[in-house]
Amino acid sequence: MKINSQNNNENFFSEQKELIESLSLKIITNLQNAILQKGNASLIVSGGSTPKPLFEELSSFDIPWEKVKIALVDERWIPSSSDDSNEKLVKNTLLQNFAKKAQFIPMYQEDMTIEDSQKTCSDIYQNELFPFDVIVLGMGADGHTASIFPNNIKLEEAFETNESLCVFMTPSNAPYDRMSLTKNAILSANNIYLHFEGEQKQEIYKQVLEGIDKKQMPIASILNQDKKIIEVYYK
Ligand SMILES: O=C(O)[C@H](O)[C@@H](O)[C@H](O)[C@H](O)COP(=O)(O)O
Repeated sequence: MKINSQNNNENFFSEQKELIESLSLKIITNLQNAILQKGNASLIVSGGSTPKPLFEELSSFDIPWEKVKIALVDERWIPSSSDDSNEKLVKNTLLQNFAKKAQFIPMYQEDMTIEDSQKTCSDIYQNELFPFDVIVLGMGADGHTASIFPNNIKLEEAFETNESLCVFMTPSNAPYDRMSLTKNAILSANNIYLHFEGEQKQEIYKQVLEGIDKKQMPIASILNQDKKIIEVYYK
């Protein structure tokens, strides 16, 4: 049984190159439209290994990047000099070429504990980036998205809270404490993309559409809802 799959636009590709070209064009069009309508745009992206080619492609478009603020969907609580930092990834691959002119809003605060940073994160995202124009999500092989991890003690807060745009979490099966946008913060975005690649993740996606419990695979809270259409780009 498929649950609410009418709310997802599926874009399947057999070649990564075509996926990246198509997805980057959509994102660039969203950013240009936001700039035309209100003079600025926000682009909020995920980390991990999948989005690198997408970031490189996006950076090659000649648009008024100085009017674009770029930030993260989630961050590992480690200094931005670390190779596992999402901030480092974005700076090295997206804030390059034409996109060098964009302004990056960090999620990681080096002088604060993650507990103390949750409210600061929420305030910064509210003041600097809201309303969110474009969010690009990834998905882990355990069904996590952003840094909303399965069967976590803070899962209910991540799913339910409207008081904070950010939530911190300690994953049981992945390294580092993480800061993440909440489910409701993600679903507030005007354009929401999910990008994943590989057969293992295709299998996860299938299980999610068949109705798996969102506590077991948190990406289900994004895909199986009737508030927003999710654009799914996968291969
Ligand atoms: O910081 C992170 O790890 C993420 O933002 C996370 O949600 C990511 O999107 C998935 O874990 C997929 O990661 P891969 O692309 O590396 O498989």
